[in-house]
Amino acid sequence: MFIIYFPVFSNNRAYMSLLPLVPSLKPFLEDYLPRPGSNKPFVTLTYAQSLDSRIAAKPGEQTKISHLETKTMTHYIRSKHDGIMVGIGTVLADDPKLNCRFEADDGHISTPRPVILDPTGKWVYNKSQLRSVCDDNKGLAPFILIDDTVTPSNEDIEVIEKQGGAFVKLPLLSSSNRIDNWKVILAKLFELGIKSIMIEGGASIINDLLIYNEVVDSLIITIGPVFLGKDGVEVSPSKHADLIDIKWWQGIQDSVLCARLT
Ligand SMILES: NC(=O)c1ccc[n+]([C@@H]2O[C@H](COP(=O)([O-])OP(=O)(O)OC[C@H]3O[C@@H](n4cnc5c(N)ncnc54)[C@H](O)[C@@H]3O)[C@@H](O)[C@H]2O)c1
Ligand SMILES: Nc1nc(=O)c(N)c(NC[C@H](O)[C@H](O)[C@H](O)COP(=O)(O)O)[nH]1
Repeated sequence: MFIIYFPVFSNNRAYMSLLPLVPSLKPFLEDYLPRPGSNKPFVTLTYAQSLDSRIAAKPGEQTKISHLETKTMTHYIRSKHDGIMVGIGTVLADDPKLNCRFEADDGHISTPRPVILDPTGKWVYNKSQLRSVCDDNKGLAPFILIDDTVTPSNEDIEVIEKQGGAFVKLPLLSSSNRIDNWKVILAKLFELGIKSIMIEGGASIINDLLIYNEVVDSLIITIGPVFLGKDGVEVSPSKHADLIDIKWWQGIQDSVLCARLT
């Protein structure tokens, strides 16, 4: 786990926006959080969906689905992982911060390393919110996974390396099946010191991983009481997927499912 000690100021809006963690969530989540002892990163697949299994109202759009109390839960889960991964579709839609705003009881914030899956090198890092978050020392610089054939801009390489992140080249575009890439990706992340990773989406990654039980160790899904409709970004794997070790938690507004894939 990467530990960063942030000074906590009462006027720090980024941290003030989180509600306290509901105490029952800690024991509820405990069995689904990373455990040491494997030779690949522990993978937690986690996302928020509507009742009609949508994770955004439209492609390329960010949609708030979860309540503030489960937003705090998401940050608590982030604090338990070495890395947090999203795909380039999510980065372009959400311009995310991908840091951890959850403070442990002793005031420490344990923030994960952002990992962005961007095989064709679409992201302009310099102009992103994450770049500012890192400039302000409120998160770690990303590892950006690109195909071997992609050459990032000199400007992006310079900023990322100065901040402690990296472009990581992998053979991502040569495999005939995207699912085959996961073994390569996870082996590389393990080598880079990421022993646990929380994968937050988006839809294309979730749909692939829901049928890839060798990769996913835990599944944590927040369900918000809303229908986002047919234009929404759907989560639905290409084939039947069964779950085991199922547990439910109910909050003010959302329900949370913890499970494992069979
Ligand atoms: N509600 C939630 O919890 C949640 C979470 C994350 C994202 N989202 C939403 O999801 C939407 C984005 O989803 P999306 O499906 O368009 O994009 P995505 O984030 O899943 O990224 C897709 C891209 O990632 C790359 N990729 C995925 N799997 C790969 C693999 N195995 N190997 C190599 N490259 C791979 C490809 O370039 C692909 O085009 C946005 O609207 C975002 O707001 C919602
Ligand atoms: N838990 C949750 N509830 C939601 O309603 C929602 N839309 C997301 N979306 C997940 C997505 O991966 C990230 O939340 C965004 O990409 C923003 O990330 P930041 O908070 O800026 O770090 N996640």
